[in-house]
Amino acid sequence: MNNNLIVADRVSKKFCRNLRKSLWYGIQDSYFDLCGRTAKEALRKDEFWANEEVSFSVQRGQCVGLIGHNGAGKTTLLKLLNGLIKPDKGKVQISGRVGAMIALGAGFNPILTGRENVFVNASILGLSQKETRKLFDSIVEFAEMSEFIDSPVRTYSSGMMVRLGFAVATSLKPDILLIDEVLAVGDARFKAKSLVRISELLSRSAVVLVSHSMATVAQICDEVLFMEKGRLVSRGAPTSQIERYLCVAEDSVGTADVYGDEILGVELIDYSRDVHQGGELRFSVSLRSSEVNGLDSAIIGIVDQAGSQAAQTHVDIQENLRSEQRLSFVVNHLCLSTGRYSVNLNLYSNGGKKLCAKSINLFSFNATTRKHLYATYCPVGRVASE
Ligand SMILES: Nc1ncnc2c1ncn2[C@@H]1O[C@H](COP(=O)(O)OP(=O)(O)OP(=O)(O)O)[C@@H](O)[C@H]1O
Repeated sequence: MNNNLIVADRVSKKFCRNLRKSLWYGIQDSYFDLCGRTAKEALRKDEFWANEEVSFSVQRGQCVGLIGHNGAGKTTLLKLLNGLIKPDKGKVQISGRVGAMIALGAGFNPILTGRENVFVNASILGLSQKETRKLFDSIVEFAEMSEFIDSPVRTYSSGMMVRLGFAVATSLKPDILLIDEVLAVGDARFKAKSLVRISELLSRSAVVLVSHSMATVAQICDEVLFMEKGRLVSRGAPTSQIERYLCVAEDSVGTADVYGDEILGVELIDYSRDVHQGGELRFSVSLRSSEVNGLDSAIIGIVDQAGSQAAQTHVDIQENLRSEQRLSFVVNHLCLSTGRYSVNLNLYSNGGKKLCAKSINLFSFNATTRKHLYATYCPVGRVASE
């Protein structure tokens, strides 16, 4: 059995920034194709390499994470692996059946019902009607879609589309599973369930997962490829690559969007870039306040990269403020999954009733979970300490 299921050999793909030129270049390339001539490899005006000389392989049983900042070329690479687009240079070699979730709703016909779409997708992947009928109930059960399976897909919410798409892609026993950021759309419970399903598939499949959630990547991937500007710039163990990604993501302090009273500056105290599990975050803000009665409370929000609130805390401010003042805060016992977070700050007066200043993305920091978790086996009826 061939275990090297994905091989990308110096794969390159170029795109054009200008739509008109891109159409013209497309016609030129098709003409070259028809004449059996190879199209020009060099970049023409307004073209750029969305993927350049990317080489890697993925074995059966391996889950490879693909990380990088927006526009790095991750989705383009997944599309090349899935055969949705052709490389301009290099070769992609795929062995076995591919299950893919690359774009929300991709592969679904919106006017067909969920049921019809399951059968269409399965037949595209080479399953007979009989085989699909056998799997159908388990697909619908996993997607938790029994109520809606006979409604047209255009009426589905994005979360429902992801649930059905993921259930189809993973139930058809793919040798290769390609998943783009779409999982982020599902709710937390479905996301957890999906990660378990991916781990189960790993006994027979090779998985490539694109994600901006470093917690997910750390949890499930055994190797991570880091892309920048279309190139594969490094690869290795998840911790080292995630650290590299987070370092590049290092935002400068002071890019906050501020409303209301003027926040003059932010200072991070004892700042060493990373906040470890259970650690604390100390910062102070200098403020020019027009609030004559002074500010009396603050809400500090910690937001992950997907924009979801990861933690929030309320703080009483005990001093009477002068017009210009420095406020210092300590957030204790931070328990966050590995990843990058930004801090929002709201300041209130009048017994917490009046919002005086609202600062979004005051600064960013990395949370790391360096400590190892230990578990002890505990036979039924006995407690672990016995
Ligand atoms: N069909 C297209 N035509 C022209 N440019 C494109 C096309 N598809 C993608 N691009 C460009 O190629 C580059 C890589 O895009 P891609 O979607 O692969 O990045 P990504 O790493 O997946 O980004 P994100 O994290 O934001 O999803 C971007 O600059 C994008 O604008």
